[in-house]
Amino acid sequence: MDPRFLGIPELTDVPSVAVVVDVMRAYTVAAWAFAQGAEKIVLAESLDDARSLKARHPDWVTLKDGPPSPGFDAVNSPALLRSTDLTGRTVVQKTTAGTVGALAVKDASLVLCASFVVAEATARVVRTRASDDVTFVITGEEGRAEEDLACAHYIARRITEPSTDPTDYLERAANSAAAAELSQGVREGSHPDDVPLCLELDRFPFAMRATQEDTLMILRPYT
Ligand SMILES: O=C(O)[C@H](CS(=O)(=O)O)OP(=O)(O)O
Ligand SMILES: [Mg+2]
Repeated sequence: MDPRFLGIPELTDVPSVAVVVDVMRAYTVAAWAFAQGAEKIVLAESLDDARSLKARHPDWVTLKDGPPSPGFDAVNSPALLRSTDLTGRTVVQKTTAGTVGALAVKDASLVLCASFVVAEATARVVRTRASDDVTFVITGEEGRAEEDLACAHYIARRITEPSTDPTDYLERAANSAAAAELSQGVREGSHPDDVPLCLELDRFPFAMRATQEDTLMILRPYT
């Protein structure tokens, strides 16, 4: 396997297998939503799309990054979401980086959304697929977000070397600009436990696969 690591602006072709990485915080939050019972997550194209989905489906749970906002039920924080019962619910998620990255590769034959909390499960799916054409989408900072690069490098290595030591990769993420912003409360809609929760390696046993269903991009747990 010869993986590519590309930022969203660098995606010029349709990858075969795409692993979309957002450690802080979209795909840590998504994993927590499934752990809290959510049935599926709609990855919304825009804030307006999220609001109109909510208008058509009042029981759906809308979630966005940034501060609490009218029309949205939750913020993009794993710590704030972990006590919410989402049993059987549909979540609509719109964030600055993570959801945009998945929508940018929606025509790939396999789209996995990943973070450290689902690292081994994600690596296992790609390993089983045995594809040479694997593109990691580094969603943050136009492909330069250190927490996303560290997680992508770790998953890529773990695909072929399951016993890879995670220590250095987790340390890179812990020292990233995003971790500093979250720890210092610079990012609105956050909680002091967000960074530790984003660094919990293999917290969950499932991967997360996004597929197109009708006109929507839907994320579901995948094993
Ligand atoms: O909610 C987050 O941490 C970020 C916000 S931003 O990219 O720093 O503006 O969104 P995400 O898409 O989860 O990276
Ligand atoms: Mg991010």
